[in-house]
Amino acid sequence: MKHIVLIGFMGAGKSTVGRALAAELGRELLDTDQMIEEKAGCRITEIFARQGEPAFRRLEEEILKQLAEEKAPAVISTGGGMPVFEKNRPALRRLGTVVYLQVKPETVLKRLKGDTTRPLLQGGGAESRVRELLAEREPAYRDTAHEVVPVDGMSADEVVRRIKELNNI
Ligand SMILES: Nc1ncnc2c1ncn2[C@@H]1O[C@H](COP(=O)(O)OP(=O)(O)O)[C@@H](O)[C@H]1O
Ligand SMILES: O=C(O)C1=C[C@@H](OP(=O)(O)O)[C@@H](O)[C@H](O)C1
Ligand SMILES: [Mg+2]
Repeated sequence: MKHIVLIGFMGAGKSTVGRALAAELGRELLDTDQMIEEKAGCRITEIFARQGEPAFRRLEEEILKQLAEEKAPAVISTGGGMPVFEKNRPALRRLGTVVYLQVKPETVLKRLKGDTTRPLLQGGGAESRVRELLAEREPAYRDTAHEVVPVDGMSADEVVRRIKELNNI
């Protein structure tokens, strides 16, 4: 059992790259945000609005437990906050090879301009929020990752190629 697990900040391309990588490898894509939406029967924005972020984090923890039962090697795209809780980090690493898609704040802002699906970046002051949150989370991402792939200026296909190269697949 060796999943490939993608971690990193919002907008790093975890979902997009995960989809492409899974298709290329003929594996299933498991996107934790999608799994949470299916389980909760509503969108992530609604979970944040109605129940708050702590409830969302509890759902993430449950999904992580569920993922530990997955037998067939898959590609797993996580939500950007998954490694923030320290106890999630070893659990993520046990799933397989953890690849940190590292992105600069400028790239995040460019990619997520006008996006309404990420509750943590709504309202004013998105620019400073992205910079602060990214700086705050960087140690957690590094602490969790087996491999780091800087993705700025790369297409999703280039990122897929880089991940395959790094893992000899
Ligand atoms: N390598 C890339 N180059 C340009 N745009 C990208 C790239 N990867 C993702 N995107 C775009 O950035 C946005 C966020 O991507 P997404 O895969 O949802 O990121 P994440 O899951 O890490 O939050 C989407 O609009 C997606 O099409
Ligand atoms: O960084 C975060 O805390 C979050 C990232 C989102 O996923 P993406 O990283 O796929 O955008 C989603 O899980 C939720 O909005 C919270
Ligand atoms: Mg995503």
